[in-house]
Amino acid sequence: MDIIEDVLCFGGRQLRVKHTSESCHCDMVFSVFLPPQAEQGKVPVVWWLSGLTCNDQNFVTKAGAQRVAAELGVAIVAPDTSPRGDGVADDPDGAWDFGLGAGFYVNATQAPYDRHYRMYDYVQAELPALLAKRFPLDIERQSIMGHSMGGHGALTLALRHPDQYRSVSAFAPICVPSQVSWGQKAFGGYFGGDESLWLEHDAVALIEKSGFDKPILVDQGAADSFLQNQLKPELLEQACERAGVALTLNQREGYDHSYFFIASFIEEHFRYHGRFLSR
Ligand SMILES: N[C@@H](CCC(=O)N[C@@H](CS)C(=O)NCC(=O)O)C(=O)O
Repeated sequence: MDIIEDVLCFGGRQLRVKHTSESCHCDMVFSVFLPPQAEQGKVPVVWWLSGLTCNDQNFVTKAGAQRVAAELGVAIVAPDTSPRGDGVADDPDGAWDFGLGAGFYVNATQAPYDRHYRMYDYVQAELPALLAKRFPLDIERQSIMGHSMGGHGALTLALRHPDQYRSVSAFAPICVPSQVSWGQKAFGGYFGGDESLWLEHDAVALIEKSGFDKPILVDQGAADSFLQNQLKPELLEQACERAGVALTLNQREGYDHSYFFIASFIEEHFRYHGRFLSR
């Protein structure tokens, strides 16, 4: 494991780390922000899962979350969005919505993606274990959030591991991947035609099947160009209503899909998670 960047930020350390991933069978880079409180003892962790085309840096450089994380004393871990490197299969046409930068936080079962595209295991199991060993993090206190494809990742991981994550939130999540073209392309490529696997990674299907005993916080820009075709928060809202899940869906007039939207509301999400993460 190599620390390839170490920069002071709001009294904490913004690190970039390169390591060889056992899950993904390749070198991976992730970012971790350690708040000043990490000098004194272990701090809780908020996971940030990014969207299509991102790597570990988009959130770190654009969301402006370090100030509130430093105040609250929480670490932020931002993984990459896919495996990378020579020999990692990409979309056959080099498209931006599948393959590199678009791992969808699943373990692929279909060749040629099944060897490296194991982002689910990487985020849910491998990284927490590595982080607990190498950094002053209290891995018993984790919360998870993400954007777009990463919002899908955050919701599905939290729904499938309710004991691992104390709270979950999302910005503009892909709520029903099995019913929209981004998700259908990804799941078709990573899982093939086995629809039962698709539904295990679909937030709405998971809520319909098993409910959820925690609240969910979602912010959605009303001027997001992907809102109607790819994100469909209204289906999440209906599923939560039917299942009795406490969803707070903040519709933000005029905001788009970008990090300008995320930066505008990130503090609220951190304060929300902070309440679940304080002892
Ligand atoms: N690929 C399209 C859109 C991709 C996109 O909007 N990606 C979102 C996540 S779904 C993102 O966070 N992009 C990186 C950024 O804004 O820093 C483009 O680049 O125009």
